[in-house]
Amino acid sequence: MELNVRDLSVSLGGASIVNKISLQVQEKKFVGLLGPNGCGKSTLLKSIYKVIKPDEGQVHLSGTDLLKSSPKAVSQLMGVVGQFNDLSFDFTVREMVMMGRTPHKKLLDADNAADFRIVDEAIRKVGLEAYSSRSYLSLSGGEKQRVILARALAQQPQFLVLDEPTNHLDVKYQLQILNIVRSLNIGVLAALHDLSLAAKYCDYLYLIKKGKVAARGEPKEVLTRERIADVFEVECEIYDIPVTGGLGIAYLASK
Ligand SMILES: Nc1ncnc2c1ncn2[C@@H]1O[C@H](COP(=O)(O)OP(=O)(O)OP(=O)(O)O)[C@@H](O)[C@H]1O
Repeated sequence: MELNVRDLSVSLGGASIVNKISLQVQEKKFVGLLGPNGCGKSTLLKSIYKVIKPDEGQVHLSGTDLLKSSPKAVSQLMGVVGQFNDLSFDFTVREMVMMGRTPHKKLLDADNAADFRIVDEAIRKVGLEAYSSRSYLSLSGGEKQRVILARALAQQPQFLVLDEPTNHLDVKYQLQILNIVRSLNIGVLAALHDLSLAAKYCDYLYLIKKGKVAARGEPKEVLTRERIADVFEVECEIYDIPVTGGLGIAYLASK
């Protein structure tokens, strides 16, 4: 599925937060959204997954006009891992992941063998088999994050939106989560803070500054020392990592 966002604008509390942003995620591509705290990444993502109503603009997922579709119809296509995932009520890990099946059910449909198989597979993928019966609220931040990803996997989405999915995770699980997401072979739009990880995993990047697209392109085109200095106000050097062939970023100081 292909995501097309056109001229999306959002204002909150009287201030313009997202200003005529257009972006595209082509079929099966992993696209990263980068930018400093408060530049509007989450607001943009929330208006794509219908938590915030934009002032204007269009959002299409292949043939579906998301802004005109019901939340249920959108959740049959799109999985979301948001930035904050706290709950007031407690559920077990398995119950949380089972919620990912809800978009595919009718009211009062019972969970069936296929649901249990899909849920178990999602829990296995994120390495939480031993935690299935644990209370969600008792988990660490990183474990919670993996449960939320498992819930999105159980949804069997055709497109994934992630808001800082590696938040709270140690380096092993940062890599694990991004490897899982890549291996799904579906379109992904993810807000990320770690520029080196974004360079390693993303096919294409959008760099956001004050609610506008400051740059877009492949990681090597976007992540230059000039752009990082301009957008993040940090001096750095960019280098090729000899062992991996990836892009290294050495931060020097803030401006
Ligand atoms: N309801 C609101 N009313 C007024 N301003 C808001 C509201 N919600 C968010 N904002 C402001 O909008 C701006 C963008 O917030 P957003 O959460 O989209 O940023 P972000 O790029 O995701 O940042 P971070 O990297 O810190 O998560 C921030 O300055 C924030 O304070």
